[in-house]
Amino acid sequence: MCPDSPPPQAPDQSPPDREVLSAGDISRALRRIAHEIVERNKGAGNVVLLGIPSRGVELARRLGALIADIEGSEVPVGSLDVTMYRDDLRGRPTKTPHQTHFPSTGVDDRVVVLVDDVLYSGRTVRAALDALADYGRPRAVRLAVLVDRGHRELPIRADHVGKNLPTSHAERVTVRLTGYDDVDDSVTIARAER
Ligand SMILES: O=P(O)(O)OC[C@H]1O[C@H](OP(=O)(O)OP(=O)(O)O)[C@H](O)[C@@H]1O
Ligand SMILES: O=c1cc[nH]c(=O)[nH]1
Repeated sequence: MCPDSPPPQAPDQSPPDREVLSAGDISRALRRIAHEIVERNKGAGNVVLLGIPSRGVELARRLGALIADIEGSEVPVGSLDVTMYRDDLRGRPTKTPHQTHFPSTGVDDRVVVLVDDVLYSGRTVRAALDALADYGRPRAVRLAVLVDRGHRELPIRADHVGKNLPTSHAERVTVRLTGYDDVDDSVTIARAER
């Protein structure tokens, strides 16, 4: 072997990402959740959708469009950044806060549906509840997620779930959404990097 040539690379042993939801699965799950929200609230007249950045915002926008299709009228959609309300700020890499945008209806006396892509420990949702309390007093707060992967650390559950996905702590669920990621929609699962 030439003394200057690089050492041979060990073959990559990590298992590939496994797709657990295709674009079609995601679209069907969101349509079902939109119908659930309308049914549960006997319409959507009082509903406000708030997406949790980052991908929850795109999901809330899609749910808003689906509900508008079903009901024939617009649903207020906004975003709620939770960065500064987290209880694990010190243990996480610093993140730039996203925008919070509230629809002009506000949230007082409304049914707020928080929307996120993945529900795991529940700490993001806890932070969202704290953040929301700074903006008003909804009549009720509900939670819609595309994937519930279990392993809750707090007494939080979702009202609307696209897919319950049994996972181990050693795995990472990745949601990709056209409109945010510039690739086709998918949910994949892989071993988390250590
Ligand atoms: O229930 P939890 O344990 O809080 O985990 C769920 C959260 O984790 C992910 O966000 P992440 O912080 O990775 O940021 P991202 O939305 O920018 O991907 C995901 O989008 C959820 O918001
Ligand atoms: O697997 C996980 C855990 C937290 N957040 C995600 O988006 N995926």
